[in-house]
Amino acid sequence: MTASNEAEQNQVGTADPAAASSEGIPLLPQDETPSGSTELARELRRLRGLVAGSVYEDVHDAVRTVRELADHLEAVGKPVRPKDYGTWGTPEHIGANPAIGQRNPVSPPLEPVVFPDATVRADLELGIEYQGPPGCVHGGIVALLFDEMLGLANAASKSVGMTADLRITYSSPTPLYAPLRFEARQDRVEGRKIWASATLHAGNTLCASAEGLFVEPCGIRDHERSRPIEG
Ligand SMILES: CCCCCCCCCCCC(=O)SCCNC(=O)CCNC(=O)[C@H](O)C(C)(C)COP(=O)(O)OP(=O)(O)OC[C@H]1O[C@@H](n2cnc3c(N)ncnc32)[C@H](O)[C@@H]1OP(=O)(O)O
Repeated sequence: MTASNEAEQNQVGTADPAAASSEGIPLLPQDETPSGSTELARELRRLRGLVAGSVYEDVHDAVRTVRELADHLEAVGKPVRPKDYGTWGTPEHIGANPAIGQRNPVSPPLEPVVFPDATVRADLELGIEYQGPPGCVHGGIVALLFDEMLGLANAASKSVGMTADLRITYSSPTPLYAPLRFEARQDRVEGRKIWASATLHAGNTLCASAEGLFVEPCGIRDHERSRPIEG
């Protein structure tokens, strides 16, 4: 495989929907043997849940340990800045994403798969660190994940755009610690305008649905159409 082919393989959203099985195929590069920042982010996700979901009598030692860890990471890390990406959809770019980024402890992360009709699906459970009302997922988190799923559905259909309008109908509370399923698809494209829609179910219960209008930026190049555009 040439370097450019390899780089292309690693792009986000380049999975071929026609090759998808009934289970779908991963839309994002999978880190099968987590290491480095991915592994670190996994442990930090555990910490987020523990800190958000518990009270502790004495955390002085924990604070010192975490502060020392943060000081260490700050000293040894090499920052990855947006101007260094060169293009959208590279692992460096996507890794920081708050919905799908494997090295971002804030992301659940979503692990979307794509089907032959270019529908994008993600199954997940959300814990206490995503809570809004007691026992329920925060509505803003639902909006974040919808925005990402709609963007991914556009990417699966080889078009990208900035979110211009995002409408969400919350039909039923979204439970924490329950299997959730997002499904998104691109509906139509007119010039630079792209419409996409999505649903969120907990079992057979429709929790929320979304409709988004995306606008393709002027001057986008053909080879960038299967890559993400994010704010
Ligand atoms: C590969 C892996 C993937 C991975 C995929 C990852 C997905 C990531 C998803 C996250 C996406 C984001 O968070 S994006 C970040 C959040 N969004 C933003 O920050 C966008 C901020 N807004 C803007 O930058 C701008 O307003 C734009 C780009 C949306 C539009 O500006 P523009 O390019 O100058 O276009 P403009 O001429 O105004 O409008 C073009 C047409 O769209 C219509 N239009 C524009 N805005 C609206 C609107 N809000 N509601 C209705 N219609 C609108 C206009 O009427 C016009 O229609 P007509 O006259 O032609 O009929």
